[in-house]
Amino acid sequence: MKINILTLFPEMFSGFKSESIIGKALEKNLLEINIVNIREFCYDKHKQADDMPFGGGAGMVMKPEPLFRALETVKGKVIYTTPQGVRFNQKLAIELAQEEEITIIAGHYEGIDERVVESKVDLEVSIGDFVLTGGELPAMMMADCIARLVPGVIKKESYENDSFFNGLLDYPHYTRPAEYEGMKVPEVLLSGHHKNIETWRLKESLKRTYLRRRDLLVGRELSKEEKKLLAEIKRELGK
Ligand SMILES: NC(=O)c1ccc(NCc2cccc(O)c2)nc1
Repeated sequence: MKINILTLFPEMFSGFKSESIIGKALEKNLLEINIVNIREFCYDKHKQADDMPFGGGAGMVMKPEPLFRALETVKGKVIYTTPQGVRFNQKLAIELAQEEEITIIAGHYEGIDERVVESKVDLEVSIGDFVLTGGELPAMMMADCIARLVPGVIKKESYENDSFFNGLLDYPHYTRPAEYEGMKVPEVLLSGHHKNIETWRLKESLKRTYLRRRDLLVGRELSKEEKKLLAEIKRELGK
């Protein structure tokens, strides 16, 4: 899979591409992340990438020509990160991870000229209801979420217990030491009894989801075991 990211600030992506899981995946050629500097497509003397908005008002708008030119050099579904987009989530990430190539435009200022959106953008996507100084961090977040779904980038089993992969929030995690400052790790996790551990983890996932994100349970099919555990949870919570 290839992810192109069009940006005015390519240096913002150097750490993202060199460190940790994404860095290793790129070294292993499991995927490609191509950072395209929009500034290279500003052919005027001052390399102007933005200009004042027609109709007046504060802020600047990204000019169409450099974006159209930059888009000529890439392929795949074109995504534009903007507060005006559909909400990004794991389901959309899984869909986008099936694509051979995608291109993400990281907008700046007040956004990009609408003619680029109308004629070139396939999907406007928001990472949440808040405004950032630019679309680079949303682009990085989306690329990270999509990249980790590419086979080989992370170990398969850890993918399966992802929050949202099974529609529930993740269970609590512990590692050594077994006791720290008087705080002990739950006994069951030290028991080596895999069935009990699996049940404990499912119950914790259900409890967290029920308490923190009950909306995720609406419309989610519950297995017989999950129904039993949820009933136990409600009894224990006295709800
Ligand atoms: N919630 C988000 O995904 C998000 C995306 C971008 C962004 N800033 C750049 C920008 C881009 C376009 C219009 C605009 O008003 C601001 N801020 C937040």
